[in-house]
Amino acid sequence: MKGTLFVVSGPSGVGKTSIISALMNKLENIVFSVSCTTRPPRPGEVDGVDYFFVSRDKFIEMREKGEFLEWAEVHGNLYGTPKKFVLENIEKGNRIILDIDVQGALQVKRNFDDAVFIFVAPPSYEVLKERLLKRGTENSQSMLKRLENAKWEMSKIVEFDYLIVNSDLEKSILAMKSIITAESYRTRRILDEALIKRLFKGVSESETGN
Ligand SMILES: Nc1nc2c(ncn2[C@@H]2O[C@H](COP(=O)(O)OP(=O)(O)O)[C@@H](O)[C@H]2O)c(=O)[nH]1
Ligand SMILES: Nc1ncnc2c1ncn2[C@@H]1O[C@H](COP(=O)(O)OP(=O)(O)O)[C@@H](O)[C@H]1O
Repeated sequence: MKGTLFVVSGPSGVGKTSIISALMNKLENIVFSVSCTTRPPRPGEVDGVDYFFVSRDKFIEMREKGEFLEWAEVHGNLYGTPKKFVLENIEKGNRIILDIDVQGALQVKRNFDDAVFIFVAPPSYEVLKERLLKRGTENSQSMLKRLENAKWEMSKIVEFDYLIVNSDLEKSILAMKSIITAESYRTRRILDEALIKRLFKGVSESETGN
């Protein structure tokens, strides 16, 4: 069975990282796709864990070599999903989580018709503002960019398969876990000739009427 791509998008500060990181040790066969970015690391962020922090020149070189599955410029920085990691994990049958912006999600949608798209929305614009302020990672210019971009991102919700309004963090974690779990029971993902034969092993043709 091939793996599945789960694409998680939503405005900056809505809680995507919080939800995803809480889930990573709650599910099996799940991996997080670490993106490359030209954004400088925030205090506490670790290279290779949160992101691969690269220079703009390096990013452009990688992009030209076709190393990204998708990429986008977000709030003035470049972000891209390393292609090799994702393709290898699809082959291994893993569930791969991508935390990427809406532009990137729409690119993935054009190339992976089997991927699952999840949008995380804030309960209100005011709450989003509060969360960004409280996180304390942005200066006022960067805050404004993020809030402005949020309006455009919210207008693309209809492109997504699932919508989680992140009011209560624990409930949102449970919602994301349920979505990921339910997707692995889809017949189109798991049903093939071999499975049908195995399920009906030992049943004679006369019993099935064939
Ligand atoms: N297209 C794309 N977007 C990404 C990628 N990695 C992260 N992002 C998005 O870039 C935006 C900014 O991320 P970040 O700088 O970590 O800020 P934060 O969202 O406020 O924590 C978010 O919407 C991320 O989902 C990527 O590989 N590709
Ligand atoms: N449901 C929630 N209620 C209150 N605060 C939250 C909730 N979800 C996340 N947060 C907080 O909001 C801030 C932004 O969350 P984060 O996960 O960094 O968002 P994103 O990855 O979408 O940018 C963090 O300080 C986080 O602790």
